[in-house]
Amino acid sequence: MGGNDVQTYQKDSEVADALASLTIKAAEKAISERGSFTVALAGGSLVKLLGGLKGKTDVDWKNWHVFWVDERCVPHDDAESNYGGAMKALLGEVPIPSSQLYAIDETLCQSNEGAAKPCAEEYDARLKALPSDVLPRNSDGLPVFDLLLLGFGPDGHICSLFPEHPLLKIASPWILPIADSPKPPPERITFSLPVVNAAKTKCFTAVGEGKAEMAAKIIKSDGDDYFIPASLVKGDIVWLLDAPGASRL
Ligand SMILES: O=C(O)[C@H](O)[C@@H](O)[C@H](O)[C@H](O)COP(=O)(O)O
Repeated sequence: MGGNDVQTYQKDSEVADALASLTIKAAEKAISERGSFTVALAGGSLVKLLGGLKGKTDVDWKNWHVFWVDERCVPHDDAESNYGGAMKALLGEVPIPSSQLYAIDETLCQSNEGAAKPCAEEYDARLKALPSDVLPRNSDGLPVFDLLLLGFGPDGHICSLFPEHPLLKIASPWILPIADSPKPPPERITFSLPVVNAAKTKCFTAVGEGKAEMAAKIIKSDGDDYFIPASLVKGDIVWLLDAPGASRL
């Protein structure tokens, strides 16, 4: 299987609702199959859409495990922290055990400079120590996350994998440091491209006119374009767009 399932909605609130339904459905399936659900989140504008999951009842939150596809190497209370943003938008208000929210080790990030390498090594080791009923591996030894909730930049970057960056070609370890991110802050950690592609389902959201042009390019792209990292994502991909985000399709 594989390919794009492109869903267009009128408003951003409907995209948030669709994101919530898709996530809850993926969670129910994973929990019924192996007792846990793994979801990894991007930062940026995706975070606001997570609010669609707030107040949902009948969700087995205690078996959710939440990761970040990329993170800026800053303390959790920094306005740039993806973990901090997700806590405010959703995670602070749902009963997922705190031990199942896999934030970076903020003690390694008191200064952004020099933080990416130790931070990536620590996160990589923590993920690799998880048992396979929580985080299964595929035949290549890569982790198989149930769901990635991804954003993309106007240049087509995903996670902290930027156009033509050498990190795009690095397969190991799972978690990579980047010290020269063109989007600030410069030091971050990111899932590798093979880890992204090993996930069961990848969901992209595109809300607002600003996303329209690149969303159309990514969806229509049929090849391995290292100028557009999002075009390198393969497998089962769900697109959730609002009307302005879909205006160039
Ligand atoms: O931490 C980050 O910077 C993100 O994870 C990043 O990859 C984000 O998803 C895109 O930059 C899109 O961000 P926007 O949706 O805010 O443009």
